[in-house]
Amino acid sequence: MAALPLMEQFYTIQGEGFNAGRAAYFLRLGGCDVGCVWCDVKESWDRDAHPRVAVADMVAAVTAFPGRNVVITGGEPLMHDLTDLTAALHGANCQTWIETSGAYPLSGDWDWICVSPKKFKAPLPEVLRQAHELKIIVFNQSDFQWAEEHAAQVSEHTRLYLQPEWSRAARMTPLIVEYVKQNPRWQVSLQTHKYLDIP
Ligand SMILES: C[S@@+](CC[C@H](N)C(=O)[O-])C[C@H]1O[C@@H](n2cnc3c(N)ncnc32)[C@H](O)[C@@H]1O
Ligand SMILES: Nc1nc2[nH]cc(C(=O)O)c2c(=O)[nH]1
Ligand code: SF4
Ligand SMILES: [Mg+2]
Repeated sequence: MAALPLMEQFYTIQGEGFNAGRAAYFLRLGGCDVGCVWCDVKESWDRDAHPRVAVADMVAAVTAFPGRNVVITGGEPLMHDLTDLTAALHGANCQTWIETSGAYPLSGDWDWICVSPKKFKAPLPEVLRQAHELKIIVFNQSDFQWAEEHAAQVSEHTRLYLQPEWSRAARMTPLIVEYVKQNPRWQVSLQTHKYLDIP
């Protein structure tokens, strides 16, 4: 029976990006070696710190709630083979959405792929090409140029988002607003769940 390290699971509202505002069940898998200095979930990094949970038990937990959108996040979820998990979720009529840095090869079958590349471990070109959504975290002014370098590597259909790093949001959000007005292929993404004070 397939099992994966699970840090936490919760039914909430997708706070970020294209699907913001939609009900979704989150499965946060343990394990990440990307090492973002500003990561807002560093407790996820050690995969051995989290219990291994059977895929069937995760699906049962999801389907106890009315929503059928499931976000697989972490940690870096693509450090694991997600083939069995996405197959089981599709078998239960769920939509599979992933939040990934793109640093590892894609496994699993995805209805929505959000790639948020990181300076600390480069994304794989083939993952960038398959992104439905590119979400760049803006920590300082130089990140706009870095965002454009990654936008050049995604498909013409990929939605482009600029999201302020949480601790820098007061300073960076006005710059993002101005950038989007001047470069309207981009959109603003905020971590709306943090403003709503929900998980
Ligand atoms: C915690 S990560 C987990 C998934 C994957 N490891 C990744 O980085 O995409 C989920 C999302 O939160 C974003 N994120 C993490 N820390 C953040 C912060 N301090 N401010 C804004 N966004 C953050 C990431 O860029 C990513 O889009
Ligand atoms: N509500 C809510 N939306 C989110 N979108 C991406 C998240 C993540 O940590 O992957 C996240 C999260 O942690 N909570
Ligand atoms: S890749 Fe994601 S989980 Fe890993 S350190 Fe960066 S933000 Fe955190
Ligand atoms: Mg989060």
